[in-house]
Amino acid sequence: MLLLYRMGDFYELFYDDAEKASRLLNLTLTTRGASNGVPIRMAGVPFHSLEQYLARLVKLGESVAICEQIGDPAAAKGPVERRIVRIVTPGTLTDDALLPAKADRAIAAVHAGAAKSRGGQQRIGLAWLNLASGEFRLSECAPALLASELHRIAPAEVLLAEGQPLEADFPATLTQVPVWHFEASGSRQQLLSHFGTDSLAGFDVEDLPEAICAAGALLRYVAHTQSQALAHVQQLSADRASQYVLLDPVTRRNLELTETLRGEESPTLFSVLDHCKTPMGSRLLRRWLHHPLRDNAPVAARQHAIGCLLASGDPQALQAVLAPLPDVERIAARVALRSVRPRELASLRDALGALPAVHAALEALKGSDSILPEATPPRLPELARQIVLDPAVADLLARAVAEDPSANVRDGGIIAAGFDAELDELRTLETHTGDFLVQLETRERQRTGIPNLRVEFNRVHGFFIEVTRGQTDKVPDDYRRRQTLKNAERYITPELKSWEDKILSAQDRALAREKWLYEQLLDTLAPHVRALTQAAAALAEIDALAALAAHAHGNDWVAPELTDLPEIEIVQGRHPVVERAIERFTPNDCRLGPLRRMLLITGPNMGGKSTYMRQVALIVLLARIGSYVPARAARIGRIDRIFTRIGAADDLAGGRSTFMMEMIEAAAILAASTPDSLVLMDEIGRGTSTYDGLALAWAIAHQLATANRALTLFATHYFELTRLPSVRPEAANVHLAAAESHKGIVFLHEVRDGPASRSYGIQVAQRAGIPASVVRLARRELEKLETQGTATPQLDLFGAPSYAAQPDAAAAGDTADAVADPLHDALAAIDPDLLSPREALDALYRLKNLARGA
Ligand SMILES: Nc1ncnc2c1ncn2[C@@H]1O[C@H](COP(=O)(O)OP(=O)(O)OP(=O)(O)O)[C@@H](O)[C@H]1O
Repeated sequence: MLLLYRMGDFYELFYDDAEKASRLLNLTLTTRGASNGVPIRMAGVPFHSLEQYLARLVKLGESVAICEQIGDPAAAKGPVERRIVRIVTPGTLTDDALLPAKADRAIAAVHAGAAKSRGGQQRIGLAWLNLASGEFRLSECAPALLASELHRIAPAEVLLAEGQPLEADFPATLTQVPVWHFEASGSRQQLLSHFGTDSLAGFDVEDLPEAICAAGALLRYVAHTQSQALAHVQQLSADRASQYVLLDPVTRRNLELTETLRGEESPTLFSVLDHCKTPMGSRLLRRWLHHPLRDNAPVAARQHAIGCLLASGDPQALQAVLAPLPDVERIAARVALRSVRPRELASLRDALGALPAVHAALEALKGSDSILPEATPPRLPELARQIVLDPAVADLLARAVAEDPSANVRDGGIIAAGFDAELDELRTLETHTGDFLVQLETRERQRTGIPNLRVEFNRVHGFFIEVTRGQTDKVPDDYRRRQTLKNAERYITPELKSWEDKILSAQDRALAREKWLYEQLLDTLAPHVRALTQAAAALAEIDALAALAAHAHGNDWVAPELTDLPEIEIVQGRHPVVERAIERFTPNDCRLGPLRRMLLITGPNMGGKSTYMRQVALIVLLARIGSYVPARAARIGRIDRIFTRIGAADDLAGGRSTFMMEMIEAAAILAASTPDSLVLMDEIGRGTSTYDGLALAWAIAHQLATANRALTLFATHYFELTRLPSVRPEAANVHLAAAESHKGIVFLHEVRDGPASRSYGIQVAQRAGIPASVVRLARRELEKLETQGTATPQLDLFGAPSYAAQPDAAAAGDTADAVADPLHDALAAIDPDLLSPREALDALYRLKNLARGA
């Protein structure tokens, strides 16, 4: 880490640190003294702009140790005593200035279990901590899912044992600690002593031994960076893979949940939905979007709460009372870490004063007629209960904290008048200074007969009496010269000196008293941190729900029905982001279920295929976080994962071509999708030669429909693929309609049944401004190809029944001759799902005979 060493009004860096920091921060590199004859390089930043430099360093992924002077410079012999008081790393930020308001900055630890631990399968233990809120969680996963998990958690820093590489493609600052920090019994002990318990059974994490190793190491590291125990980390809870709809990293990116494909913050699903009034609400909403839930009960509870807010007719009324609230969650964490600033306590005081209004607004919502599933308690009354706090806290803050305190404790003026008698007395002394000085001035003018004599104060010389040069002969004997200026002399008198001592010591004592009172205040608040954190979490949830309600209200969204079947039924669905960007969005239906598992989507370029597919995925995702959805009606069932293979993303840096990336993503989908998964495949196979691409697209679609049996939206430009539904009844064709007018092609953006009749690629190219001569030439080429096309084996490729199972042979074209219609028909008539093993065997013999006959 970089060491920032406090020297007077600067934090200095030395040697290589100085060189590095000067490069990163554009500081002047100087030298100070020498060691063994070599000058010591040095660079520094002024103490008052520390936060701003820290923010930049942390953004660059650096970690910084801050060494403060803690001894009294006046009393010290030699160098003042110093100590590292704070370590700032990208994943352990708690200071408001260093944190993004609307995103979490977690730190995670990854522990790879022994290769052959349980059941012969290696498990990866994961733990992560959001220091700015105190949230501490853990989970375990198979090695292949580590990247997915990391993208879900999105830590800014990842902690690993020395020598252990991070076996996943994830960008974060990597920090290494000694291997023994991850050792099982030590880790467990670390957790037990932190939580003050004899066992971890109460946290329901005992079945996650690898994760416990990670959690122990993480807690040790973070506590070390803060130089203290983490009083606000009071819970440890497990995330289980089965809880969430799994989104792999590619899907998170492709669906542009919180970041566009170009890496911008908007327009994304989050930027469109984020009507939250508090940063905690925004952060929770962002978390929800990345954690769609499989279970219907919690989803239905959120949906019901949104229903209640909408039933009130005005979700904005609740938002209005939330708007003035500060970031209670982070303030509570900083109270626990004792780094809270006076102004944050003042805003906490105001927040506590505003909570009854939030409570009243929630109470006023009673009487919604939305229906909740049995045994699911309504959410809003529960949240309302959680924001009722012990009135002693509000009372204490109201009495203790000054109305408008200064930014830093060291500046004083933070404790309210009337809170502490001793402080009040010291302050009275100070405030009477003015009166005393005026009296003294009047008295001295009379005594000396110098009419323009002035009593003044400055920080260097303290109090003094100033007499202009022409009058100095009138100065009495008891005046002692303090300073000579060009036109005046400055004096001190015994009376003024003793007054000065009294005042200055009163100021010092008042400051010290305030500091002490502030520490006392933090002590008194400490036991309330838990309740405050809980109230903050409740406020965040109320805020996020109100934001979703406000969006549903303003955009005509509906509550989707939730079921337990793998199904998606959307009537007049819209794309939540695109519908806001264009004037007239054409709504479309989508129906997928056990008997209709795959839609082959054809249609012209620019016809709206990608938009349609993404809109279906986003509606499913919204439904699974408990939100309303952009549709006339929707029924969304059980979904375990959402996969996407959309768009071409080169990974040139990683040495993988577009086509290679496409195949890697497709391979992952084939390996992991289940009958409960939603799979989006956009134009798979187009990155290679037509035949290879077509053959692969066919084989992949076939595999998805028959083996994976995932709910699949498969957009393609290969018309040959539209034959799939004739051999696989669970597949169906739809197309995006377009019409040709005298002005060229018109996109209707309407999804209709059946395959597209043609692709309009040339018309689209014409609209894009390809020169007329090139377009003409293309048309001629197309005609030529089309007349030859029927003669090529390509169109017959897929008539061969054995083809799908043997794509290689088929791609070579050697099965083209084997097509036989009776065989084809017999095959088409078979539904393997309905056959008993015996019937299947019979069918096989029948087919074999047919083939021989042909
Ligand atoms: N339902 C819709 N209503 C209105 N406009 C739409 C609709 N769907 C798509 N569009 C508009 O059409 C444009 C093209 O859509 P999209 O990218 O989905 O087409 P595509 O068929 O996937 O094209 P390509 O095959 O070239 O990738 C979008 O930018 C959007 O503005």
